[in-house]
Amino acid sequence: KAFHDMIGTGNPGSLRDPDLSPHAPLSLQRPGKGLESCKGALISEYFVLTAAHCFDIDDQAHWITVDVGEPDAGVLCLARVLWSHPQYNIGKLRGAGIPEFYDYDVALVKLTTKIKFSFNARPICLPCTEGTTRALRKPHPETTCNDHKRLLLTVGEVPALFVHEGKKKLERKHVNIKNGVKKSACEADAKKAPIYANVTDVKQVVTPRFLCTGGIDPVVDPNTCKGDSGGPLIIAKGKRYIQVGVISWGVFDVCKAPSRRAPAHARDFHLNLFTVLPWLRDKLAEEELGFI
Ligand SMILES: CO[C@H]1CCN(Cc2c(C)cc(C)c3[nH]ccc23)[C@H](CO)C1
Repeated sequence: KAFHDMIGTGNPGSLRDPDLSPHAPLSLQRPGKGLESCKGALISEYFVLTAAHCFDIDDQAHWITVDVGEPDAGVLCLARVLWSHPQYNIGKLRGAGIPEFYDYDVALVKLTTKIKFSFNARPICLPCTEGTTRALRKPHPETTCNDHKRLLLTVGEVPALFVHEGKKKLERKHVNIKNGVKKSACEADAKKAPIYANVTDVKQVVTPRFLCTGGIDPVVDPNTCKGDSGGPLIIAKGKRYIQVGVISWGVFDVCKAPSRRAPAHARDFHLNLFTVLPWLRDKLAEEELGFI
């Protein structure tokens, strides 16, 4: 246990830990502008899964570089294609006085080079694929996509984790997905976000696409920072990591606040991958991920 929580000690000289090798920092260099960064997860030899809000409508794929941690890759991997979910539209509710709307906040970045999987670069499992059936130690082909959803997103508090890039090393942040009686309280705290203060019905901004973590009930959950955007929300099954969400937005950016003590209403919202499966299947059809 102790070892597994001391990330990056497994192989000195590298930030990568076998479990964390799908961690893929993305950088976006818009000509003449500053460098923006987000996180992503390696999901196949060519694709990184991230958040759509990491990009602007006119961002070009070739401005994106991805660090998949392949030690002998030398250069960062370049992106060739950028696909944001077609229903993502951050300005959709501006007319209703809601400046940012994060529904369907998911995107796929296709790399120009095929990633050679290794100790430092290994893909994370996606729901409703054969890899996840194996990770769940269930029989194939009897196990269905609904079985995955039932086994992974159980009703109640679901232990999960996300990876935060600390000063020197990657840190595992253990959270609970509020997927039962605590779900509505979790979602209600979205209204504590500055820009959602005058939202009448929280369901306007917390749509069915989100998983909710954070808060202090049943325990104090760590919170995400803006820089964690696009990273995976992970459920660990044995030694395998299954991605069930994409870090989308939070009520409070703990990395920006000097106190860094998050209030009880600090909640985080993650795009639930089970709600965008048709889009994933379509875009990843050639990746031989074995969607079931
Ligand atoms: C609804 O209003 C809020 C939306 C997003 N928030 C920024 C933000 C983004 C964009 C992404 C992730 C992962 C964040 N984790 C914590 C904050 C945070 C700011 C508050 O800081 C305003």
